[in-house]
Amino acid sequence: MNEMTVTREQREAKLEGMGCKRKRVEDIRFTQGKGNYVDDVKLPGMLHGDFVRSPYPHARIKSIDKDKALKVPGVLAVLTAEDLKGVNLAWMPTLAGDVQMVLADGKVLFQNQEVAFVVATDRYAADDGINAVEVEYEALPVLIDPFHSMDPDAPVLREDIKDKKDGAHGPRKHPNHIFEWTVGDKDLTDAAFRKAEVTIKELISYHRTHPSPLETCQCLCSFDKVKGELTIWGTFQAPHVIRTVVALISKIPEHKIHVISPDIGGGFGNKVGAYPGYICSAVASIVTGKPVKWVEDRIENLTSTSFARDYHMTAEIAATKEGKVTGLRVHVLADHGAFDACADPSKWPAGFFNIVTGSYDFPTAHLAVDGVYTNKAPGGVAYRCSFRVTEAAYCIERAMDILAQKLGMDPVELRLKNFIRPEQFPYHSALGWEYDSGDYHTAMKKMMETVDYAGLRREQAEKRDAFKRGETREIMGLGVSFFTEIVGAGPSKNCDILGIAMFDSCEIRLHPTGSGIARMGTKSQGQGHETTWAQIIATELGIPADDITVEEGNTDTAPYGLGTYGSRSTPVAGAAIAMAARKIRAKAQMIAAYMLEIHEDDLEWDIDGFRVKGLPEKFKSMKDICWAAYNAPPPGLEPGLEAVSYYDPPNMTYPFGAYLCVMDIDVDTGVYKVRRFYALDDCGTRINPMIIEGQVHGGLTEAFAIAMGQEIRYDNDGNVVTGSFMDFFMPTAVETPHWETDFTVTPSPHHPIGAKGVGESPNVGGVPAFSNAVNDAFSFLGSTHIQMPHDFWRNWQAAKRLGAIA
Ligand code: PCD
Ligand SMILES: [Cu+]
Repeated sequence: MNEMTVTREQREAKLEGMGCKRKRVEDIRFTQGKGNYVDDVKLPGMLHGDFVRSPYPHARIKSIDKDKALKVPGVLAVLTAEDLKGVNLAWMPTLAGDVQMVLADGKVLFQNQEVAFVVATDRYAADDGINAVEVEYEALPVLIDPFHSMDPDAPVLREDIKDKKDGAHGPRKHPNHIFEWTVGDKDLTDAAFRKAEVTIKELISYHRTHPSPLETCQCLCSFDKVKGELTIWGTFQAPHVIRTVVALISKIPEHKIHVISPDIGGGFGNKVGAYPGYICSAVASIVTGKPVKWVEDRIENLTSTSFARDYHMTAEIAATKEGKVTGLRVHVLADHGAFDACADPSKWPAGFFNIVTGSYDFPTAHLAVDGVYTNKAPGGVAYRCSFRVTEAAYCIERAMDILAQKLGMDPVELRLKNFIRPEQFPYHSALGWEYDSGDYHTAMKKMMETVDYAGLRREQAEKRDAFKRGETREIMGLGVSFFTEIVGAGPSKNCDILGIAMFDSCEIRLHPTGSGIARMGTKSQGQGHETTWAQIIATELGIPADDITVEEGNTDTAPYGLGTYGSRSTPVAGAAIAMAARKIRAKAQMIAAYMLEIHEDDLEWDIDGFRVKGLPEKFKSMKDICWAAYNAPPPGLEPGLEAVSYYDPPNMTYPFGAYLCVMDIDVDTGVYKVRRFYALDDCGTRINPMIIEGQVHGGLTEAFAIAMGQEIRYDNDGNVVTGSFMDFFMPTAVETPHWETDFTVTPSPHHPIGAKGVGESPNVGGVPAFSNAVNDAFSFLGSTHIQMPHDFWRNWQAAKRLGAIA
């Protein structure tokens, strides 16, 4: 086809650039079972490692006897803390500035803690070896309730630091205290409360849960003695960070460490940190000279790798009688388990929890967070919520509902009254953030109109009357949630991991025939980066997305990046892609000018190439320019067309959304039905609307799981009672409600393509919507707050407590 017969729309459509519902290219291999996951990587002579784990949550280790295990056929080695001490690896640093045992050193601090690592020729032999290791324990008193962690007579958990007065984030008040973190103006906030006409105060707990990706955490380590090089295939959301950490703690030079994240079966924050399995496999490979694989099972994943939440938040709001908020005070008791292994940027011990003022214009606020140790597994990862943002959103969205209830106001009306107004952006929050952009009123009103909010409230009033008359046993709840997310960690001025600034990167190389490759510092775990990153390049460079390969996850070839979590890939790496592409386009313009024998400034970009201003027929496509770049570049200009960008974002991005959940609950059984769920998301410029919809569906499903039942629960003796999918709620298509999605577009003013993150938003907004629906349903019976998760049993208990059941 010649140029003239192809319309602009056709040229644009061919690119499948930004805004196109491009089908996910990675699904071609995934749907055919051709993905390549860690467990698919098999090396000759490969050994298998597995852990002896503690049945006790708190106990002293009197002795470990390996003799019988070493006699089990196939068992080659049994590693204990004593062995790791020889290479200075019995403990490892955590991302939060604490240290963590790799293998139990003298004592165990949580049930299923790693005690010894058995290496054998296959998994079965390793398992037999585990059973043959004899460990003698002496049980110690157990500390499970965080509210008792700082009691004068509480058992001291971390004897290694019991006399340390200062932790990584300042002074400690008790041997089981980790840090206190405060933000905001205390005096001004206290004054606001003294003057307040109306106040509310509630303990709002966000229970412990777990990301539980379908593929558990795993790795394969192979040490080449001759070259002195270590290669690690692993389920890493941040492969470069893992390489740096391994270099720092193993003393193997960083260029001799190769970290490869192949396909990953879901991450959700679970695969950000470093686990004992990685260290033990690496050591075992060095010791045996053979490749060693470690693959967690489900119980191990749920009970020992990083949990999420476990925040106990006491929220107070001060307001006027008319419902204008005047102050916010929040105290958080954060249960970190046995070690502070929170995966947050280094300077943020409670993540970005200070986004807790939410979408509202609080003139003043004060926040204090106390982190404490308990006999539970370490962790504290995002699980689809950036850093402690879901906790913050839940706290404020529940508290706003409680205030509305006290004022006798509709929760939507209260929110509309207190929203940050469009003209206030960029908005400086009382707790220190600068919100980049937002239009909350428009989003909320679109939600109200689409679902007929007023009609739903009328229906609810009728149902309540019918309930009181004894005509129905069903109660109806409307769960409103309006969240502001904070994603895109982050600007080097306040975000680093172990001292490495949280930029991200992209390297684009175009080939002579007009196709190319982009290599990234991010790592998709299912998000679809291979699809969407190519779309950004397609729009920026006029090359069809199908002609761009996207490669992630190999530290030898990818530019250094901080990885994928905290919905940071679009805000940070997405910007790096645009910036790298623009460098290429600038050079392409010089080449086009030379080809067209005209000054660069007389050219304009037009979809897929450069055109001479005012002379539309004089045009050079990017394809022509690519060829010329390798064939006849302008004199004095280097051949080739490639560029790299390391992008340090000037600010975070602040996506937001308006969600509504309509729920019916049968009081006699506690059984709930989600009748309707509407989710409006604003993530700025939308790269791939279909992927966004998929992200929202996934995030809402996880929010549903967490709010309605998913929990890591411990009994008083420290046993995990929800350690498998028999007890840990993992919704299937049967339980999962139908999702209605919608959007508005408020671009980020500082992002080169105006995009904000979206992957986490549905969890951040979804959890309060579900919980507010349950609480709203019960509110007319005199209840102000019912703790999550809202499973049938708890709903039934609430109904009983509130007198709905005789
Ligand atoms: N505006 C816009 C935004 C976005 N997008 C798209 O979407 C996605 C997402 O993004 P973002 O938001 O940026 O994010 P990222 O970074 O990429 O990722 C991350 C996230 O992601 C999510 N999602 C998902 N999916 C899947 N499938 N899988 C997984 O695993 C996951 N995970 C989850 C999580 S949890 Mo964390 O880690 O907790 O912190 S965080 C997170 C991608 O593809 C992109 O491109 C678009 O399109 N547009
Ligand atoms: Cu979080």
